[in-house]
Amino acid sequence: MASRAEGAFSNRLAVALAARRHLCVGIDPHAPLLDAWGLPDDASGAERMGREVVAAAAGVAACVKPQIAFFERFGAAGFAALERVLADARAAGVLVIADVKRGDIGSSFAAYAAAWLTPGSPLEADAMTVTAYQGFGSLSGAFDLVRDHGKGLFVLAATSNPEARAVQLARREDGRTVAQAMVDDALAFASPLDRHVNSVGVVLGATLTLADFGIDIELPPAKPALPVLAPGFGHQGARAEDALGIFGGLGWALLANESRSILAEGAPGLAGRVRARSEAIGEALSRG
Ligand SMILES: O=C(O)c1cc(=O)[nH]c(=O)n1[C@@H]1O[C@H](COP(=O)(O)O)[C@@H](O)[C@H]1O
Repeated sequence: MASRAEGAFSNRLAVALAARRHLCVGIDPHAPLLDAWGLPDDASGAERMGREVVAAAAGVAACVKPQIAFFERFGAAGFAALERVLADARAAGVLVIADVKRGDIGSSFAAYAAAWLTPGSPLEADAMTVTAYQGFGSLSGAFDLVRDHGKGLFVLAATSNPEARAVQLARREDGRTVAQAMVDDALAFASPLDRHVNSVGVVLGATLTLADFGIDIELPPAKPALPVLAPGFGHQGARAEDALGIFGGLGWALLANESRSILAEGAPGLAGRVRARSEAIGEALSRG
């Protein structure tokens, strides 16, 4: 049986990264995508797409990232569908980052963390996306789940959407940008389970460079390395071959997310597309 440390998200992620698996396949069952797959725009369609993505990602991509919004729109049936997608992922050993972008005052945030990260919870994932707009300390309700149960967090720092800049580039009283402070807080988090990769990482969109966000990270990156979830590849315009230029030394622990660009062509050929995108980003980052 895997030890607690071996089973931790951070260490399972490190194994995938060492095997040059950097692709995070998004599970975003948009209505037009379900249509392209010949699936109904309902919970059963979202479930079918999710389970097929999990099967295609197993052993090929680093992780999958279900976007809760596309399941939540179907209410209780959508949540039940997502539970079955998550169960498939657990059974197949596929790492899951639940893209839920939760944030609230500490006690309420703790309940969100319990929902998504407690072992045995129906919605259990390996990691979740979070917002620290209420302060990094408001996330502390998840820290025991991270340190004791090997779960992971990805804190929004510099997101891929252009509207974000006014907030994320704002300077705090200490002169740092908000984005930089999120990166610093994530880097400062330590879990005794972490060996090569930190349990707490950040979301940095691939549509801009670190310099655009005033982010300065001392390289080589601190050990354990900061995991970076980087949406913006594919549909939003970033290209695998540009990954090193965008993320520099952070590339070792980079998770390049692609959703629509992989899903848009329908179910036929999905496994081949996942493999091709995974190889492309793996090769691009290995040049660093
Ligand atoms: O946290 C995220 O995943 C996220 C952050 C961000 O800055 N930009 C961003 O696009 N995302 C998510 O990443 C996915 C991108 O999907 P595609 O543009 O189709 O590849 C969506 O699920 C977004 O909600």
